[in-house]
Amino acid sequence: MGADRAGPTEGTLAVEPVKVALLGCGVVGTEVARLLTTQSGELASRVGAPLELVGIAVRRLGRDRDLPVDPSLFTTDAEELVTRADVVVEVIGGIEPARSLVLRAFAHGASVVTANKALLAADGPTLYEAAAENGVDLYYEASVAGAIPLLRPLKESLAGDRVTRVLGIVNGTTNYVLDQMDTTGMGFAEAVEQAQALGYAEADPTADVEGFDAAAKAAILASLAFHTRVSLDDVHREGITEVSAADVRAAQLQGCVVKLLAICERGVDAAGDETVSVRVHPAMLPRAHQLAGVRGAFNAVYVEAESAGQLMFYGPGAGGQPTASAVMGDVVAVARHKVVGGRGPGESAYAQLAVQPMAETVTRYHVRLDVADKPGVLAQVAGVFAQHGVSIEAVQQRQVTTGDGAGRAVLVVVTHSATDAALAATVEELEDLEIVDSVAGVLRVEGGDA
Ligand SMILES: NC(=O)C1=CN([C@@H]2O[C@H](COP(=O)(O)OP(=O)(O)OC[C@H]3O[C@@H](n4cnc5c(N)ncnc54)[C@H](O)[C@@H]3O)[C@@H](O)[C@H]2O)C=CC1
Ligand SMILES: N[C@@H](CC=O)C(=O)O
Ligand code: NA
Repeated sequence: MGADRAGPTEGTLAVEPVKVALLGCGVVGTEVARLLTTQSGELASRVGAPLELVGIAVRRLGRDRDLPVDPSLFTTDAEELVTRADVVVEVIGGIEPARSLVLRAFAHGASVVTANKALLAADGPTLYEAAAENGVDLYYEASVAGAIPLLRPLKESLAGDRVTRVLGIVNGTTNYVLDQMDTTGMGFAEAVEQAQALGYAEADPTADVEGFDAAAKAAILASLAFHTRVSLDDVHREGITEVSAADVRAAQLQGCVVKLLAICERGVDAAGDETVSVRVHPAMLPRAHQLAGVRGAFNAVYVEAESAGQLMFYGPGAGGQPTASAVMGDVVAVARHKVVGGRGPGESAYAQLAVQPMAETVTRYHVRLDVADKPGVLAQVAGVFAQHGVSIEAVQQRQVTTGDGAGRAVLVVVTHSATDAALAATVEELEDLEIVDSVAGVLRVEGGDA
């Protein structure tokens, strides 16, 4: 970390400091505390007043934290701490006590900066309303795609445009795991352990690998993009725990890579009313697609808007330092409001579009079947797809050598666009066919048009 530099406008600073309380001193909190301390001169110049760190709430005192801060700032009494701050930075994570502490901070007139997507996706509207009632800010840039400036561009820069689609990789841990499986052949468990050690994973990595973290982020993105309240329960969620080494190899054979995608897009229901579709699931992407080249814990998000066209946001999506960068950007913004008055834009949920059921969502599929290798098999399988109105784009067959000498084969069917309901019904019927040993893998195929 570089030495602190005094800013150019130091002589014009407000005399009263803006008091900042930090809740949580883990992976992200440690880096926030470091930046608040080591960059205080420049931060003061940008805010127009000094930022005074008035306390750091931790679970246990007495740990050696290797931080250049006065040890007397550490406290286990977060409830008391939030009552004496102008700006509260919440990086504890989880729902409680984070939620109560944020509401308590608002009630005492403090603005809040949080990285907590789980809390925002679970109970965002309560928090936005409480912030508005108390005339304070709630900023959360770090909650989606770590360091990447994405939420403020959606909320402010694109406020005059009409966003039609947001498609991206928004979880660093799962991208790291899938990337390791693809490029080194590493096992799932070992890759998750590495992501934890690097500070990318949530306190409980289940939130990452089961897709909860990405789903929370998708809910936040869809809410902002479509001016509609979307909560975690509205998001169709599938994680990467079912993605096998065989799936990764099958994707490689197709010239594809498997990624966990968050997809938020406008649609239209049977009555012609506009809807939004919000989903998180693993999908095959052609290697030539820009998202396919996103490696390690990096994130990348496409935003498509009617006038702007296609925009791409790319950068570090996890880790202490990158996330602290986004937190600090918000701290400077809300602290400025404390100095000059006013608040930033609050929640915009005027559109209130209905959320489309996953069964109606349309995409392409890659279906891998273990079948008997004998005449008529292909026709029988194709017949089941046809019966459910799922049109086939390509079929590949590979013979498999078995110990018992029985003729078996792997059949790969790639479909044209079909609804999730039609594909599910097709798979169910395929599983009942005598000539099908198993439906070995089903992956959605995305990225034909981006
Ligand atoms: N690590 C990352 O890459 C990113 C994390 N985030 C979010 O940032 C938040 C923090 O994440 P991390 O720093 O990675 O987690 P962490 O688990 O490393 O840190 C959380 C800290 O809060 C402390 N804590 C828990 N309950 C407390 C309480 N009642 N009072 C005071 N301290 C308490 C824990 O002891 C721990 O040190 C979470 O909401 C997470 O989702 C967001 C973007 C990226
Ligand atoms: N656990 C998250 C951290 C950032 O939000 C991830 O892996 O992306
Ligand atoms: Na961000």
